[in-house]
Amino acid sequence: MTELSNLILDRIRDVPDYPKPGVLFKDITPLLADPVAFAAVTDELAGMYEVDKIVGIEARGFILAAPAALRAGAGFVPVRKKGKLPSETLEESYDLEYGSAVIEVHRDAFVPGERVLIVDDVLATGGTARAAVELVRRAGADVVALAVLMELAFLKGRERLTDVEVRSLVVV
Ligand SMILES: O=P(O)(O)OC[C@H]1O[C@H](OP(=O)(O)OP(=O)(O)O)[C@H](O)[C@@H]1O
Ligand SMILES: Nc1ncnc2[nH]cnc12
Repeated sequence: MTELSNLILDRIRDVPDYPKPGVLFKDITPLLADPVAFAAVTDELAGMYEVDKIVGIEARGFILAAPAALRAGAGFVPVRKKGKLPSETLEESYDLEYGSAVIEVHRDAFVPGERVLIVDDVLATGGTARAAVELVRRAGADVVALAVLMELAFLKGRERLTDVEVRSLVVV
């Protein structure tokens, strides 16, 4: 176990039965409130790959992806829940651990072939990440990897992402 993974595990709070009975919610707000932990995580994400753009998935993905993009000297691209992006979009529907949703990206968010890292906080069932990978590819970019702060291995999200490099800072 590395120092960074110990720090992350120490700063993520388990909240039982949120947002639904039976879900153990991984709350990253204690980590975000600690400037040392927050900087360590965003530095780690920023240093993983040479990319043109870092994509963040609304909403918690934004919090990690935007500072990582700045630190990496990459552009930031938001993947948003349906209805929030103002220009022409591509969309994907998906199921996640506790519901279902539709996400979108601007059609012109990438120059064709741009190298992209997708960032989110939690990989659970992989529904969200799968949809984000599809969207970014449909928009013409090259998905170099998906990086998450925490992977919930028992939900087997990785099995839906066998065609993508997946990096998790911690696996539980
Ligand atoms: O692997 P999955 O089962 O798809 O779940 C993972 C997703 O669920 C959470 O997002 P949520 O939709 O709750 O949005 P939020 O970031 O706005 O809280 C989390 O931030 C991931 O995006
Ligand atoms: N258990 C969980 N905790 C936090 N975010 C999640 N997204 C999907 N499942 C989650």
